[in-house]
Amino acid sequence: MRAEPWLVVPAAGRGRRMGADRPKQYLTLAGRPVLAHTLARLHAAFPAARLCLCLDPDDAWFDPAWVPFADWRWVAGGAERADSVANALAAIADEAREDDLVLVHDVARPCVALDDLRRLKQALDDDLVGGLLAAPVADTMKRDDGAGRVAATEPRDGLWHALTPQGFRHGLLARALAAAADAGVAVTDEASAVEALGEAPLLVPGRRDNLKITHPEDLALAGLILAAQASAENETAPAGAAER
Ligand SMILES: Nc1ccn([C@@H]2O[C@H](COP(=O)(O)OP(=O)(O)OP(=O)(O)O)[C@@H](O)[C@H]2O)c(=O)n1
Ligand SMILES: C[C@](O)(CO)[C@H](O)COP(=O)(O)O
Repeated sequence: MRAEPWLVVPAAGRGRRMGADRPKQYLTLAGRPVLAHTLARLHAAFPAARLCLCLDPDDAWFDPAWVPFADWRWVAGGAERADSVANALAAIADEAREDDLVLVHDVARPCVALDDLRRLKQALDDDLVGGLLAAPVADTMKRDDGAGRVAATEPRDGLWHALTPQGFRHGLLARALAAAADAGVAVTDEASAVEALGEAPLLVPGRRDNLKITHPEDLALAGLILAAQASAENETAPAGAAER
């Protein structure tokens, strides 16, 4: 087993599509803020990891008591997700080595399974490019004509949903995000920045229930997923076993 990865958690979004009275990472899910769930999952998988959390300094809802990591720092988020991640990479640049693995995970994905986190890390330990959790597309894909009607049915073979975490070496990811920013290209995930350098990130199949809470209905769905995961865990765990 290699060293624990660095964790970067972009949590500076505004949650515009959620339309709540506060950013979605501060909404309550199964009795705790979304942010607390997400950090607890990451900590269960990587208890000794070093964390850099991207926050909006004006978010008065944030409580450091929700951070279970012993070694963590926060950094101000940027205008877009990629800017927040770039700020985090810059903030840890003095401590991180060029080839240290950095796992970037959306705060809005609190249902990520421990097994997926561990398998991703294992898959990336010896992969110099890096990669991401992803799930094959299961629905028939339609392209619209711009006026609400179907223009074409697109082949779904080989199409995957990009999930998080996405993991890359610190040096490569910092260069990739800087190159995208310099070129004025908006990237919505780390992998697309690395792809633009001509690299081919590894697709690591992940669970479909690694939902990104985005729209209002997603909060209840995430609650159901967490409950189902807890009950599956109870069914398989020996009596008296604690979460590992
Ligand atoms: N400037 C930004 C924008 C987004 N994020 C984070 O990136 C992740 C994915 O973004 P998304 O789901 O789009 O979240 P929001 O930007 O909050 O949502 P919306 O686009 O609806 O405003 C979230 O964890 C979000 O907090 C961030 O750290 N900094
Ligand atoms: C990174 C991501 O979660 C991969 O699916 C996604 O791109 C972030 O969502 P956004 O709406 O583009 O911010």
